[in-house]
Amino acid sequence: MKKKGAFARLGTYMLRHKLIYAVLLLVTLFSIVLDLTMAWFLARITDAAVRLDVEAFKGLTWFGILFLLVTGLNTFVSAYLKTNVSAKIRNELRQDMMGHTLALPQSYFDRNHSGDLLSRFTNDNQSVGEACGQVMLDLLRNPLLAVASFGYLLYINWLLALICLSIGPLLFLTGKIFGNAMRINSVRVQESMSRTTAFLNDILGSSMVFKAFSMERRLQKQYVGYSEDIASGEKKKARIEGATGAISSLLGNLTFLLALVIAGWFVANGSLEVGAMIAFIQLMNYLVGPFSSLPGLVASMQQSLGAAERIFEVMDAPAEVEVLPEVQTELPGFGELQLAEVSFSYPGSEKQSLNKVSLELARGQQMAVVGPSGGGKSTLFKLLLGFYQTDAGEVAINGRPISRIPLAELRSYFAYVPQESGLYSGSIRDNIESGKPGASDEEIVEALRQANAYEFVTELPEGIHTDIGEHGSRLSGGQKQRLSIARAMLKNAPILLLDEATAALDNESERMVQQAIRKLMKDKTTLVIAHRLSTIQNADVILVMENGEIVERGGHEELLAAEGRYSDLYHSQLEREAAEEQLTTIA
Ligand SMILES: Nc1ncnc2c1ncn2[C@@H]1O[C@H](COP(=O)(O)OP(=O)(O)OP(=O)(O)O)[C@@H](O)[C@H]1O
Repeated sequence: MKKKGAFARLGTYMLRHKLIYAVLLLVTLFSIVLDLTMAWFLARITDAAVRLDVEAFKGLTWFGILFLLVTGLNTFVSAYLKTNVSAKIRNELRQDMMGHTLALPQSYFDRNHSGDLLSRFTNDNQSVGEACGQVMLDLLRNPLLAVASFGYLLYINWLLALICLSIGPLLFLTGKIFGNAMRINSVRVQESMSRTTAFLNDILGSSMVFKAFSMERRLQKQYVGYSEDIASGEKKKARIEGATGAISSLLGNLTFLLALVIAGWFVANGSLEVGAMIAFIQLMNYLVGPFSSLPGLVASMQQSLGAAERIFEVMDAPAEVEVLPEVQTELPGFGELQLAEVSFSYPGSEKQSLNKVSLELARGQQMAVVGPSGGGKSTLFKLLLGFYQTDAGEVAINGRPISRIPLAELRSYFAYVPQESGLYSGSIRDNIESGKPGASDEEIVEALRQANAYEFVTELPEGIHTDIGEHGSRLSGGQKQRLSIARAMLKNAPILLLDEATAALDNESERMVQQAIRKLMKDKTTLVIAHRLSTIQNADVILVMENGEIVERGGHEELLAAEGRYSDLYHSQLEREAAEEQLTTIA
């Protein structure tokens, strides 16, 4: 998308506030009138003083007081409306971006770093807000003020005005050179900030890992690199701004002296009044200012449009749903789930993660999927939940291909218990309630009881209202798993997708979790990814997946008797568990 496109898109947001912009336009034009009035006032009051005209001086003093009040009021309205409109637009952009981000498919999140997205929500949003307020109005005001001042200068003394104007191009050139440098540098700073946000997002979310692996020094060194990069960009910014300021002020002072000398000469030979000379000097300031600040403002605008592009890039990424799905309160009826010759590769990957997978899961059946890591077990779940589309073959529920089932309806068939418990900051109640929005306290408590979680919840200081921290960091692994099970219990969907956690729990915790899982699975159609083969011996069907294919299927006894892949996996796991038990006993 070109910057022009970004500008037009921003324009649609600005148009929603046309009334504020109309008032801002009036206020801005009025501020120019006030500036010119200031020059006129200085001329009049100086002339009154030179002529010792006390009456005129008194009148002008009252005018000056009124003028100051009006100017103050105008400045207040202008500043308030600029900040206000920019905050409104930033707020709308944030909300639209969030709405779209939530509708993006899983493949988008696979491709893009969450830290980069975060930076678009924060840094870029801030930068766009500036463009819609202060920067845009200054871009309008400055040239208008320069033209109006030049008109007034011409009116006072055309020859003097033309002489002074000759310095304008020099000022403009200086501004342009520094403006370009400023723009290039600010893009660099913005990129460094985005990289740093992504890095922080990664490490601050995994404090236990960096502590356990003693990564602190390495991370500190890495962060120092990122931080130095931002600091060096900001140092360069200070140098450029310093140089721009110095040269602008040098040229400004030069213009002032030039105006003073030439206007003084005109006063000396009687062709200009002293008051007009004072007005002239004031107007010169109004003319010089815009020339030097304009390129800097254009650079800021370009930078903000770059930020707008990054925001619209997210909003233009194809979404998987047009409207965010409503939670279906009525549970759908379920007969059977069928996969016919399903093949799938992740977007951008050459490797086939699923290869001609076929299976049938009937109502009330319990199916377990086992197999080595990377075999395709989780991928199977992701396709069922509609996170990705199949490349070939078909997934159907009750004979209906899932590609034709609306996403909200499709997801209402499943209660999902992920390997990582998938809890978020907030209270236990908030987390469990996501299983059934609007659930009563009694329903929440019942789900917690069923999931063997109620006891530990009552021991927490605020019961179900206790905040569990980021991703449930204030709870133990087993407690988190039981809350995740309670959430699925409350959803009570017809098919349970259970990705058994690999993390080892102590015996008591393991027993509680297993008990909760058994209750959850009771009378349900279930598809379980099992890592501990001891837990699935009663499953109706066990599938063994390897390299994206189902290499074996059957009941536990049947597969053991076949002495194939399942039997190997089973015996090697028994040996491992026996060895672990021995180690524990010795310890
Ligand atoms: N988002 C992704 N993009 C590209 N390839 C992926 C992605 N997720 C998984 N894969 C690949 O797909 C294959 C199957 O992965 P999958 O996660 O389904 O295995 P799994 O059987 O669930 O493994 P585990 O038991 O370790 O969880 C692997 O080769 C993996 O590298």
